[in-house]
Amino acid sequence: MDHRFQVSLRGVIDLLSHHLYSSPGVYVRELLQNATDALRARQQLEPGASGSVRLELREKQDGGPPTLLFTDEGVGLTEEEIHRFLATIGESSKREVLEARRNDFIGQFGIGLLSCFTVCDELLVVTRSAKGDGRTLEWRGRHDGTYGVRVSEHPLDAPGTHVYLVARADMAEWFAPERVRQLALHYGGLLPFPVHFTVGGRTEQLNLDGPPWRRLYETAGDKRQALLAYGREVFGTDFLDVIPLRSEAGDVDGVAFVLPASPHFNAKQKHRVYLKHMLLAENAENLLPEWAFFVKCVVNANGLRPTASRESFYEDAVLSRAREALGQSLRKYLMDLAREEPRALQRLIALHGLSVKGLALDDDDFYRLVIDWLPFETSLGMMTLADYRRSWPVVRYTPTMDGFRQVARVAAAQGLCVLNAAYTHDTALLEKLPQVVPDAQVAPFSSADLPQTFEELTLDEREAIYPLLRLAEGVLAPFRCGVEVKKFFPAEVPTLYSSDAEGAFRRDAERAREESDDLYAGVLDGVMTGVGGGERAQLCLNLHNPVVRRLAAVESRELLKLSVEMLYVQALLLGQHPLNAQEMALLNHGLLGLIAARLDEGGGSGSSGSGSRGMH
Ligand SMILES: Nc1ncnc2c1ncn2[C@@H]1O[C@H](COP(=O)(O)OP(=O)(O)OP(=O)(O)O)[C@@H](O)[C@H]1O
Repeated sequence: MDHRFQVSLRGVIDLLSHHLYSSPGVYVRELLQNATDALRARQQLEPGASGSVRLELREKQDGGPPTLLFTDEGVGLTEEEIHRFLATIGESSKREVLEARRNDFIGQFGIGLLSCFTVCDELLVVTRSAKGDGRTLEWRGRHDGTYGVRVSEHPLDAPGTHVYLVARADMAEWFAPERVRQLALHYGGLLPFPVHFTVGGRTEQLNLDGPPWRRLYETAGDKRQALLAYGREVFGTDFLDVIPLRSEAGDVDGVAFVLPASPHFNAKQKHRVYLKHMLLAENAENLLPEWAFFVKCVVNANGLRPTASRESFYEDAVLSRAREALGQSLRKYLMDLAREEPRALQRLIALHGLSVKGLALDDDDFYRLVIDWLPFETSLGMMTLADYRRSWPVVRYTPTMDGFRQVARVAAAQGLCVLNAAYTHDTALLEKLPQVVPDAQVAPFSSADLPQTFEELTLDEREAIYPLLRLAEGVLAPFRCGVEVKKFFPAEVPTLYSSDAEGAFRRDAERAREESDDLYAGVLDGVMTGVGGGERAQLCLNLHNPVVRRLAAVESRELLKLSVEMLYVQALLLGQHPLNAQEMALLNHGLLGLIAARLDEGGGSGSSGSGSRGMH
């Protein structure tokens, strides 16, 4: 014999309240939504019918639990519908029309009413159907899963539904007047039917003229001011500007507010979203393209699907098309700025450069419009790409921060402008330049390219420096580093260390090998055999530098050797190259040698000076 599953209502309510809904306050949302759907269904039956939703809070004088009454002049329920829809969990009158008229009703799951049992033990629904026999029926549902239906002794004058909730003792806080008012305003502030709230004999209409972005204003300036004020009210921030949003897919409209400060890179902005004018979420994240982190928005969607908790949109193809279209709205705003108000665009780029760069990478037309306005760090200071290209035909850039640090000072002293493309998107943006702007030329630049711009020595100078050069070559040969002598600026820089990409890779691999265990070291050995063993690095001595000039005249081989070693280590440090163990030993040994030499010179050996603190 087959048996039927039994469902524990208590268990289902527990599931909803603890795992599906974020707060007991959603009961207000679910009741507002049912009333709105009922009003819409009535309008379908009787086009032109108008109606409203009323919330009335009845507080007891004796301090007993308050009662909240929700009233609508909607379609109501017949007896058959009561059994089928009110009393069957998961049944919804809206499901069968869902596909055909997706945009009309907010509810669809047939579970919303259960949320009321998280704040009260019994629910009384008094209803008169617009389709029925004129009888008024009472349905009393209890949280233990039982219910009763009877004809009411207090018939309603017209079709509609009244829902009574008596607060459970431990949930009275969810019935406090200000709480209920705030919840109704929060969820239903944009509903298209008037929502009234009555408490202590005073009635107030909570929602006024529909979404602020659809209202009529005298001038465009008035509209902008009103919307910025709305943005401040919703998010508590003074925004810079406001952008209209529209998507056919999902039937979405609303406004995006430009943030007044640059958000943390990759910070996901939280947006306020309404579904069919009922608040769905205040922290929706998946609504705009990733690059759009410079705005926060408020939108209403009529054609997107909610998740069952009704607290976010369901990720599907329509949502992804809507996201694309909303991105287009933002893109249009930026394109218009680029064309009509370049100064405003510059200000926006200064604040939200990453967003603008991210979009430029995605979109060639936008790239063409904004690329000239984008500021970059260069060896000669900040400048826009347009300024750079006006003075230098080839855009030379370093893809890494270390690379930039290695060349910036010396390049600047030669009058060479090198662009630092180490920041997010910059290298990709520059590499895209020749594809989008046909006559543009870009080339990566590294310290290895610098010596080409240096001045050669005269014959006399070459002769004078020859012994130093020979000695230096010998000293640095074990470090696989060649030596040359040239003249360059700034004169305070005595040396420049450069290596091509392969040389830099070899240095990194060697250092990693020193620090790794046997197994990994073996792997690195394998990697390194594939790398050419030639002299990939070069130390260039600067003959403009006074110390280098003086060295040319030094005869002591020992002092020369020490000086070359120290210049080499200093060049590595200045170029931000990490030292390997051998070089570290060189540094230690050299420093101690220099200190000892100074002590010897200054009589610091302690042999004679009475006040000497030297060690004996
Ligand atoms: N105020 C009302 N007027 C008329 N019918 C109502 C009213 N409230 C509820 N109903 C009926 O009860 C059914 C169940 O309501 P419930 O709130 O549980 O689910 P739903 O609104 O259909 O879907 P969801 O779970 O997505 O909210 C509705 O489909 C509707 O037929």
